[in-house]
Amino acid sequence: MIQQFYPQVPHNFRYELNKDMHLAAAHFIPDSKAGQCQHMHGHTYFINITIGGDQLDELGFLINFKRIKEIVHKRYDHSVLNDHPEYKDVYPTTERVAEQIWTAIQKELSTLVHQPKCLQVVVRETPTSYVVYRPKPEDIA
Ligand SMILES: Nc1nc2c(c(=O)[nH]1)N=C([C@H](O)[C@H](O)COP(=O)(O)OP(=O)(O)OP(=O)(O)O)CN2
Ligand SMILES: [Zn+2]
Repeated sequence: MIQQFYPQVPHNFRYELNKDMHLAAAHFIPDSKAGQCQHMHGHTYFINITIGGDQLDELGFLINFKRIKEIVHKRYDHSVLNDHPEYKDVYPTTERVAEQIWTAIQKELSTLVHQPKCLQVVVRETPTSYVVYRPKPEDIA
């Protein structure tokens, strides 16, 4: 059972899919203002991804749950987030991690004819800290 609190995202889509996953990754925020976080350390990230849509594919899926996990987990599990090219110019803060996950998922959804949308990404970095990323309407128009 993944420990998670689920913020609701308002929408009018007929279907809403949620995928939970967790992954282990290390990171550091290389700025003295980040205090202890400037040193490499690890987290078990708990992630929830919300996808909405009005139409399903031929299997009756908005998107296969397994594909969502593949996009995120395969890329980041047991890695150092700072080593990924998307964090070359920005630090892998929880906010940026949530944003990058949204970008990767929405890129995949945009290739599907029935056009589901990624409505929300929740990333919990510690038992007491998490971020919710939601696109602006124009990002999923
Ligand atoms: N806005 C952000 N603030 C901080 C981030 C972040 O990504 N966005 N990250 C960190 C550190 O990486 C740290 O791992 C997490 O910090 P924090 O939640 O403060 O960790 P604690 O377990 O010490 O929390 P307590 O509630 O005090 O036990 C820091 N800030
Ligand atoms: Zn951290």
